[in-house]
Amino acid sequence: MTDIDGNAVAAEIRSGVADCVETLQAEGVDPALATVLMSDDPASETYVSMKQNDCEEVGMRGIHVDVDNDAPAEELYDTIDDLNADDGVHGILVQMPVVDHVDTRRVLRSVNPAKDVDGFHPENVGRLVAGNPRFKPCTPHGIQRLLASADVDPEGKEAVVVGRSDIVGKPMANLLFGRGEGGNATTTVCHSRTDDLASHTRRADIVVAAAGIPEFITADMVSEGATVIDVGINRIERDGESTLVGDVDYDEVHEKAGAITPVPGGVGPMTRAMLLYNTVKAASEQHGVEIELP
Ligand SMILES: Nc1nc(=O)c2c([nH]1)NC[C@@H]1CN(c3ccc(C(=O)N[C@@H](CCC(=O)O)C(=O)O)cc3)C=[N+]21
Repeated sequence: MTDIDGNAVAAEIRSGVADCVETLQAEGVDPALATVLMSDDPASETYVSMKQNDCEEVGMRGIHVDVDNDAPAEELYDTIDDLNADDGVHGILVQMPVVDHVDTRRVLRSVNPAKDVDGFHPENVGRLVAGNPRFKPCTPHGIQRLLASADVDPEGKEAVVVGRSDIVGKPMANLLFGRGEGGNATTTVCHSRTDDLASHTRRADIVVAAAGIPEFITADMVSEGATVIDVGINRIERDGESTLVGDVDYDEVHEKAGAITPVPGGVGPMTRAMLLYNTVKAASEQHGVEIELP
């Protein structure tokens, strides 16, 4: 029924981040986010430029490094080393996926954990799982904020995460069942190979759809009044036109759900806002300057 407005909540976060940028700058710290792109995925360039625009909006320095897709993998590893060594760079994001001849795991463990604003470094993954996160991964963190904005407290509720990716499904489940604000849910992780998926999702008060399959979650799979969070961003052809759809069949499900996130304008803008959040947090911690995070 109710749309959860990701653009509006993200704008509030950005405004709070802009205040943090000012505080840091007044203390002589000019927070900076570096994005690195070595990818042949057509959407990646758009996403990276959106992230750079976001930096500009909050008054943060944005640095972008393009590594030639045909360059040897070493060039990407060297780029990361240089950014790690640069005290003027506080956050580093290597856009995923990287080209095939690069070892993704090596990339993830190469980023200095203190600058790992994605939260993908094994040390930061370990800290999240241990219940002591340094950087909460941007998409699941953004989803926690969206739930709070809709006055949905997961505590004691049944949450079902559909999808088990390292970027969304796994950290989302950890945050939902973990202790603390936005957690304490009874959490089930399902995926595309779950038998009788609908029997699980129908029991859920909160469904997080992150399987990467267009319109996978249909109305018969959700209970009346459930909160439905759509993480999918799928570009498909429909009626001869290219359109963006989520992992949820929105037209069907929004009649039945209590609250639902649209695509676009739901989770996506929040992912980008929490990246800015993590970057000012990184700058604050690297320089020992206190800020009031939004
Ligand atoms: N190291 C790394 N970190 C990431 O966070 C990361 C990544 N790699 N690789 C790809 C995915 C994807 N992702 C998106 C974030 C925001 C939107 C977004 O803002 N979408 C808008 C508009 C989308 C459009 O119009 O195409 C919306 O949903 O409203 C989309 C996609 C971050 N990712």
